[in-house]
Amino acid sequence: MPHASAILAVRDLGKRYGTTRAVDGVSFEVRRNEIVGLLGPNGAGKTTTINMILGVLAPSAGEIRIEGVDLARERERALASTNFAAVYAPLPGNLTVQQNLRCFGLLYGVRDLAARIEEVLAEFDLMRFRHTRCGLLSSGEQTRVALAKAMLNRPRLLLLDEPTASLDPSAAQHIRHAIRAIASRDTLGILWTSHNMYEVEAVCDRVLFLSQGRLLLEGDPKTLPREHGAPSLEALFIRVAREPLTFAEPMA
Ligand SMILES: Nc1ncnc2c1ncn2[C@@H]1O[C@H](COP(=O)(O)OP(=O)(O)OP(=O)(O)O)[C@@H](O)[C@H]1O
Repeated sequence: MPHASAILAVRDLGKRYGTTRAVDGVSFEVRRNEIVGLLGPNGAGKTTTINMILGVLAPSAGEIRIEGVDLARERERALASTNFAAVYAPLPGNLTVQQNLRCFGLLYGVRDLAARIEEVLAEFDLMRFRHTRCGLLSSGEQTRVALAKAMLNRPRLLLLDEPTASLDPSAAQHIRHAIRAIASRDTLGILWTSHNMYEVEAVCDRVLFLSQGRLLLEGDPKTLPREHGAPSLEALFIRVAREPLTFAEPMA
């Protein structure tokens, strides 16, 4: 049974491409007010997992529940409380910030959209860019617009695929603070992928290590390295990536 505060519950999730098991029997939860890091080397199955949770890809096996709603059976209801931001999915660059927020707000069916747009513009410090075309903004500014768009429908589950990739350290820190503030204030859960272990340690309450489609380790990023005799999260990551079989015992 999922924990009572689980926003996302994934059970025995699998995805095959021919003979490739991109995701293989993965189970985990994301709870309210929690930021969970989804880690793993290139090709581990992170994007495939996220795309299944977003309903973009159909799983070959397993179950995904968002706030208890089965995604396979009640797709629209499950996805109504979900949103997503990723650097590889930029907003249309020929539309202004305000036009983009309006288009997505209409797509999501946001009530009192004009007022909600003002709220997210203020929250992500975007007032002065409202009439600027998104394509003209810097990477950091575009990330803030992507987050503003992702918060428009007040999601309970927020999926962030490398939200700070391509940002300078100062812009990345601003984004991390903004996301931490959202997670502690709103009753939402966040699933976050990143290859930056410093960032993961600073932001995530819990991490999941995927390798070759399987979930090998799970725990607190601050204590997990010590528990496995590694000097840092980065050193642990490298070990899990290079020697996955050492960690392949079934998890308790
Ligand atoms: N459409 C597809 N057809 C065949 N194989 C695929 C397809 N999509 C992904 N794969 C394979 O599934 C595995 C997992 O890929 P996925 O993109 O989920 O990894 P990832 O952890 O997100 O990697 P990265 O960190 O590089 O983004 C890889 O071996 C990849 O080659």
